Amino acid sequence: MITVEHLTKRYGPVAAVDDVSFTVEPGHVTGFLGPNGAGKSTTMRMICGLTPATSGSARVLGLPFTALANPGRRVGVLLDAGSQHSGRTGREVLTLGALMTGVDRRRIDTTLDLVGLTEREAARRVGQYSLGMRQRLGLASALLGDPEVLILDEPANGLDPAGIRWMRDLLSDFASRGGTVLLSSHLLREMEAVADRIVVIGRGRVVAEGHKDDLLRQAGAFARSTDDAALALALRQGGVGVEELATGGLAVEAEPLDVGRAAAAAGVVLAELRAADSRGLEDLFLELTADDARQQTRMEVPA
Ligand SMILES: Nc1ncnc2c1ncn2[C@@H]1O[C@H](COP(=O)(O)OP(=O)(O)OP(=O)(O)O)[C@@H](O)[C@H]1O
Repeated sequence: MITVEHLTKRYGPVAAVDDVSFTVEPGHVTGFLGPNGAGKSTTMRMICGLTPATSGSARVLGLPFTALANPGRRVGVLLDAGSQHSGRTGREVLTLGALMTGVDRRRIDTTLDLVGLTEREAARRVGQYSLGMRQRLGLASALLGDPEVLILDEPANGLDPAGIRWMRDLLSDFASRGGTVLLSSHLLREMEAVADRIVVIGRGRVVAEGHKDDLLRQAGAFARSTDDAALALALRQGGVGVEELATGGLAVEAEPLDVGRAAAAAGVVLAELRAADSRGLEDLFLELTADDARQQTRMEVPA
């Protein structure tokens, strides 16, 4: 369990993190989602005791991170995969980690296996690693102490789609065994694939929090019918916002059930009706973080 209460970080007149409160429950993968500069890394660094808070507090497993005895055995942290010593081999990095935390060295092979780094890759210097391999090694370091909590800043950076799926399975499995996972990303699709709960941050403030499915529900519905114009008219007459999509179909600001009812009342035959996909969530995300000038550009969503 991670508890963040009224956490604030000011750099001069700038509030990088502004009165942020949320909890990260065991048994779930919680995504910390926000555009560049929203305050994700600063919040995570404060949770881990690496950046002092201006005010507010953060607790991990009931204590401030710095008050945990041998935190490496209880909390796995990956904040910057790029900062690993480039002159050491992957195995050396893990061996040092094991020595520092008192972990049985046999755990190194188990962990390498867990993150999918081969014997040969582990014998190479980190300086020769791709970004994806560094992320895997960073995850291995985080998992080495068999922790109860994982705090991961942009762990999917540099992973290919198969790597993202692998990470989703690994983190879901960790959470299903009662683990607590907090991971950040500025990529909505990535977050959608990996997290089941989401905390959205924009300009240093939490702007939405909840189960991914509930957030998706708020994002509306997609409908395609035999007469989209008639359906759009019926919905608008009922006070519901509708956008006729260039690619066909309607993006509707209502739940699928309400769209179905409106279609039935208007005598329109539905060909497709579902909760909005990530496009809907993306729109919601942009709306929630729209205050941020950086969000004049669209959120980065890979094709
Ligand atoms: N040491 C610092 N000194 C001054 N300003 C800082 C410092 N660290 C962060 N900031 C500012 O705080 C804000 C939040 O930064 P932070 O790195 O936490 O965002 P982020 O959500 O992690 O972004 P990204 O997705 O780009 O990593 C930004 O405006 C950043 O410029």
